[in-house]
Amino acid sequence: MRIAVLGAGSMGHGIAQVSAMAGHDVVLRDVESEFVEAGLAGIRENLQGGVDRDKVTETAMAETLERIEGETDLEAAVEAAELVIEAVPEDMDLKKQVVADAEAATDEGTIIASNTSSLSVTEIGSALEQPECAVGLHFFNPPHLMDLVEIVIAEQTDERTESVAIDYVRGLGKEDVVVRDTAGFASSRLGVVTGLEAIRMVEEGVASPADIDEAMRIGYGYPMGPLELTDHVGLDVRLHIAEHLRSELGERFRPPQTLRRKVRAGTLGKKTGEGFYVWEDGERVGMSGDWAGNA
Ligand SMILES: NC(=O)c1ccc[n+]([C@@H]2O[C@H](COP(=O)([O-])OP(=O)(O)OC[C@H]3O[C@@H](n4cnc5c(N)ncnc54)[C@H](O)[C@@H]3O)[C@@H](O)[C@H]2O)c1
Repeated sequence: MRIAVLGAGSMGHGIAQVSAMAGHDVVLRDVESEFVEAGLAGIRENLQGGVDRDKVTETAMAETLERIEGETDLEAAVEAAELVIEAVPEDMDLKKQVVADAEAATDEGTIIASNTSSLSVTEIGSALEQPECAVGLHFFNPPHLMDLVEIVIAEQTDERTESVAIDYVRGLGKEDVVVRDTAGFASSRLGVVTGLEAIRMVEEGVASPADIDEAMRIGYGYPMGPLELTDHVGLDVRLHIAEHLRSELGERFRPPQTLRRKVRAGTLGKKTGEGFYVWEDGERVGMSGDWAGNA
């Protein structure tokens, strides 16, 4: 299939990579050539990492890179595409504009997918002349390592679009779950609940962040505890999502005061060196606040 990926940032370049690895011809489009180049460099780096770890052969790397073209011109990027996947910043007006412009430059029937993590795919699709071709493809970060893709079915998505989306995701060798277009889909909604409750438990002094995380890691088989994950995602990002879910789904998503306080203080997690843990050179070296000094 010919696929256009719009936005060459964190997600877009990864989506382009996994698509090309599955044998699709991919055009990766961004607004400036330096962003396109950065995306292509990211793909080369990911593939080289795979080669170094014996996960990807030199031949597969070369063939994958051959299937990906960089582009800044929208019309050239989406021309003849059967599937367009937008991965531009999380802004409703921008996404509506991007999908409408893409649709106008493609053939009738081209599937237009959004990688939004929280916005309504139904609303994004409302910007299309053929909203039945809209679908959500919620990849996880980083796309080349994460196995799950949520397929988000908007109010207008038709059966053909759904089945193309499912075939595409399975063809990537990923696992799909099909969810209705509701706030937080399946994964964020449950993930955020656990994260917020873990923060409330720290506030109430139930246990230290490390012990709460260990309980979920060892007791429930989570690959990473909810507080450590919050530090990875970014406390500001978590707060923003919680506020969105609260407005859509109710008070059970009310962000705890500790989360607001830490965001105001600029302790945003791993990226700033401190969240619920203290981080040095990307490694967890201790806990924050009242628990400081404990590993
Ligand atoms: N980062 C994550 O962990 C993650 C996970 C799942 C889903 N998402 C979703 O993926 C989308 C992209 O997120 P990201 O983290 O990759 O963002 P990012 O900021 O890393 O990349 C966005 C890219 O889009 C480009 N862009 C802006 N306007 C454009 C246009 N009109 N046409 C083409 N490109 C344009 C920007 O220049 C930038 O390179 C968002 O909707 C986000 O919610 C992100």
